[in-house]
Amino acid sequence: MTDKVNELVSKCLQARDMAYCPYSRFPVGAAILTADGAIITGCNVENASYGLTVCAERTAVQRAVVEGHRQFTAIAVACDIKDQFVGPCGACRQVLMEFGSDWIVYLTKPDGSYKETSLSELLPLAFSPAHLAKT
Ligand SMILES: O=c1ccn([C@H]2C[C@H](O)[C@@H](CO)O2)c(=O)[nH]1
Repeated sequence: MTDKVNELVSKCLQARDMAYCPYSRFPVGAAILTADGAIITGCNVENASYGLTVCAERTAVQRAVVEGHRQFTAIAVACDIKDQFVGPCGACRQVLMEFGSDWIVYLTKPDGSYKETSLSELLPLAFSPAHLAKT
């Protein structure tokens, strides 16, 4: 698993370098590990309207789904902040939750060091698809 985590972390940093962020100048990269071992990346893609900006994590999820993946193990995310580990925004946490609560999340610094956490820790008491089946 450590080799796979290193690959995931390195790919999320590479994806960050592809970010289209002329307005915020805040590049973000994400790399998703699928249950079958594939890695799908995403970066933030901004828009002049601002509100149509899509985060790196959601770009990666959408790409993964298009490529036929719906079962995920982990996601690594990185931005340019060097002195702290930065988590995904609330909207992205909810989008990840759509595909299960078992995600491992690697918060990655620019030097490749990372902190392991989980979606359950980042989004406690979450609303999830299972709730829709309970009414
Ligand atoms: O979890 C996050 C938080 C922010 N951003 C992007 C959106 C915007 O382009 C820039 C500044 O918010 O960072 C992400 O990609 N992921």
